[in-house]
Amino acid sequence: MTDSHDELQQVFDEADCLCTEQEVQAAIERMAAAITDTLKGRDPLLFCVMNGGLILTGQLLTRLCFPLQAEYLHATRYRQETTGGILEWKLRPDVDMHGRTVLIVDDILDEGTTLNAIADYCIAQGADEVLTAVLVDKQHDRKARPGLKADFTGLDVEDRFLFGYGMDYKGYWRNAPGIYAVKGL
Ligand SMILES: O=P(O)(O)OC[C@H]1O[C@H](OP(=O)(O)OP(=O)(O)O)[C@H](O)[C@@H]1O
Ligand code: HPA
Repeated sequence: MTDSHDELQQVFDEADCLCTEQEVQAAIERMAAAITDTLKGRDPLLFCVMNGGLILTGQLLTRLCFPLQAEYLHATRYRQETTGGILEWKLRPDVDMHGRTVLIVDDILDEGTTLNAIADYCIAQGADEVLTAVLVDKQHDRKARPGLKADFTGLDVEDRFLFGYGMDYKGYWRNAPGIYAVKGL
């Protein structure tokens, strides 16, 4: 059942702010500089992973001042839940990836199942190389592969259920202007 407006407001009011908007903005600046260093001159094809990757992608794009193509794809495995299930492709990209350097941009690397599956798909579609960028890497030992990391990470964050800057709690609060942890989760 959908939580009421008051319950959703209470989730925000009671949440712990783990990273302020300023901290997130500084992290995005650092990511943009690192991505520019690595990918400038390589004509990359960037994919925003909808829905969570929307805000990071938008805020990165205008800081990446070199020729690139930006597209999107949609894969989901949490839906309205706080634990992940089977990855469902809602929209596979319809772009020729042969020989391209691909950059996948998402909000969070949690267990890493989503990014792994997307990277595998891009390689199977002929991409030469796939790099990944996430705003948040959740710190725990449940990664799909031990030691799994994105190529570009904004912030390491503790093992709580997060929302804000693209991450949702039951479909809400992607718009929260910082990184928050739900009380008790
Ligand atoms: O590393 P993992 O454990 O695979 O989790 C990370 C994925 O989970 C979230 O997506 P979700 O399935 O919630 O869809 P959404 O982007 O629409 O929120 C998030 O945006 C990542 O894509
Ligand atoms: O902590 C999280 N919050 C929101 N979405 C997520 N998808 C994976 N982990 C999370």
